[in-house]
Amino acid sequence: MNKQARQQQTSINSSSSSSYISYYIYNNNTFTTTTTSSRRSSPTTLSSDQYLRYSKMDPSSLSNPQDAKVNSLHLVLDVEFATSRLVGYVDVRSVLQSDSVSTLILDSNNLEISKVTDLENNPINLGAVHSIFGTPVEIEIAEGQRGKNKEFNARVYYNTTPSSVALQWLKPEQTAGKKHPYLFSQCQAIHARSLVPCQDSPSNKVTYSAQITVDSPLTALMSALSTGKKENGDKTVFTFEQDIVIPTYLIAIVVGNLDSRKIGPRSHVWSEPETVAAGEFEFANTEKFIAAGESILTPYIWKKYDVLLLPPSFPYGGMENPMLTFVTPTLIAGDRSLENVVAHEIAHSWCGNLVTNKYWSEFFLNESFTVLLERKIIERLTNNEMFQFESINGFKHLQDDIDTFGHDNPLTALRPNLDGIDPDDAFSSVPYEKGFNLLCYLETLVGVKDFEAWLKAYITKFAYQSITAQQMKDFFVEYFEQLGKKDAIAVVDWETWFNAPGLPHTCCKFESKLADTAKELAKKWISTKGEGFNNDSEFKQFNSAQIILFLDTLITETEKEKLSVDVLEKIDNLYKLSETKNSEYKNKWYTLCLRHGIQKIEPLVVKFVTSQGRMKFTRPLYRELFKVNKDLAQSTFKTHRHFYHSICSKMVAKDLALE
Ligand SMILES: CC/C=C\C/C=C\C[C@@H](O)/C=C/C=C/C=C\[C@@H](O)CCCC(=O)O
Ligand SMILES: [Zn+2]
Repeated sequence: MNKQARQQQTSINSSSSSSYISYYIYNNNTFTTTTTSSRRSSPTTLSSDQYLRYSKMDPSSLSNPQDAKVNSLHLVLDVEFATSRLVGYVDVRSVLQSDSVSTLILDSNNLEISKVTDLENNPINLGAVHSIFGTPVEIEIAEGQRGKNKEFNARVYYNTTPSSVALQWLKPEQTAGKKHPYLFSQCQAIHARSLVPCQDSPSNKVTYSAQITVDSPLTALMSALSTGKKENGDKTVFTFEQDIVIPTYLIAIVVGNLDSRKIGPRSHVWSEPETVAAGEFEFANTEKFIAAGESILTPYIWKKYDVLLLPPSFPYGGMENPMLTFVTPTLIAGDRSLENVVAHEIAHSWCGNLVTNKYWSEFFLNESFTVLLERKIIERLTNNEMFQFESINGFKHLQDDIDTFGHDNPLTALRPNLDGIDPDDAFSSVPYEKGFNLLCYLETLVGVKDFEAWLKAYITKFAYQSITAQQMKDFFVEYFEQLGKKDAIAVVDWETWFNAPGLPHTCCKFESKLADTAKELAKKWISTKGEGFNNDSEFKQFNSAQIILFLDTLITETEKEKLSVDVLEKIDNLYKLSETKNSEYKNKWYTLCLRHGIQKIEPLVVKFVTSQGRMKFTRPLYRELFKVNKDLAQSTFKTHRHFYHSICSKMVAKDLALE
């Protein structure tokens, strides 16, 4: 046997408690497998010492871009609906950062890795499993291949497993068309490692390309340009190219029976044929949003901006996957009233996708700038009133989340310590809204004109990079000192803004007459107990932000002194809230009713939380239901848990004390 023929590679069944290693022996162009339990000395669980050793740069990753920096990935994968697996390999190209580097470490989670090859026949060693961060894949670099600035390339053969968190596999009956299966991914924050072995840290940016084989007539799309489509028997092979560097959490894939409609010069909406017309109508303002973003910041660099309208279990409102934003169907209100989510995802084209948080603990760098730009885009297309109003509603959301987490909870700081913490557990509106308040505060200190010039300079300076909050702060201070505004910005207490838990210590004042009107109507209902209300004349003039604030005000203002069932029924009779199709109104109305013990709302709540899996709605509503009817909440979730994306079912299970 020559050297290549003796090639032995390992595969660890990491999901099994009694791990085994399969040795693949290459002979006569085939691989045979032998299994042993004696060759694996590493423990099955990563100790905290080992975790610290692996995660020394980024606490959310066990990989080592500081030693061997991965620059590109090439994925070659077959999409196997029958086994709910992606099967194939990834070519990983890295550059060694010093002479002493002897290992390339990738993140993986719930993957089965069968072998690693390179020209030098290097061995692979899978590390122990960490329950949150997965299994480090250590690839030894042969002595002859070591050396600063040398390229090191490896091919990792692997398959995903049904436990790969990034992926949700839908059966035909779970789709709108009921005929074809469907697959989609959600990689943010740390789930790309369950789709492909990679350095899954936002500190490291890569380009990627892919060749994806699917059953005909299904279509595959990725967060990349489509570069080809070839029929091959009963299969279709799609190729993709993303040549702009991105963090791995922006790798995305969808496979399904997909149709598209053009909605702008650089945009299509994609979805199952049954829903594409609704998407075409709802997201018709896409180009206006992109153009407004360009007028505020810099030219849009991502060549195209498509929107994918997903099946209802998609766990978020939207996900800013480059070139192909993923959105929930709960945005389909029929009147474009929830289109600000598209403006938000477009804003990520600059904030997050171009300038990226280096660590998840500084997620506010992505989200606060995005919320600010989203609101500036809406402002440019409407008026300042809408900017103010959305900021008021956002602050309410922040108050609710801080109440839920607890005002002293360290996770309510803008820069929480995420060592050993699952980013999904830390997720809240804090990075969005508290971060937005910081930026608004900074804007009031220096003035809108200069602040917007700084925003443009910030994006230009840090484009294509991953940065820290310290870099953002330093650039702000340096920029405004040079502009002669040293005194104006000297008052900023950065330490408190960044690290103190709870609500912002300095609050911006947002004012809107429309908001006042909505609050007044709610307060009038409370003070009069519904006396004198005979029609919906005031309510029917409200825009969606007003309806949300009206309901929010009823919720907060009746915390101590509840309304009677009769008053709530009168509100419902006049405003038809139980009949609404708008997901945001449902969320608020159902919360209000559950908090008032209106039992007849429970079937509607159950219907809503089992017909869509957007965590913004499912998590709080399950929690509310749990408070009033624990059995119903738990049994509903148990019956429907496989409907949800696994990120959502993981979080709801925790919320309902089922873990
Ligand atoms: C402070 C650090 C907290 C978290 C770290 C980062 C990511 C958290 C992870 O759970 C992923 C989040 C993905 C979010 C995607 C889209 C959101 O903007 C949607 C917001 C809610 C909604 O509208 O449904
Ligand atoms: Zn966002």
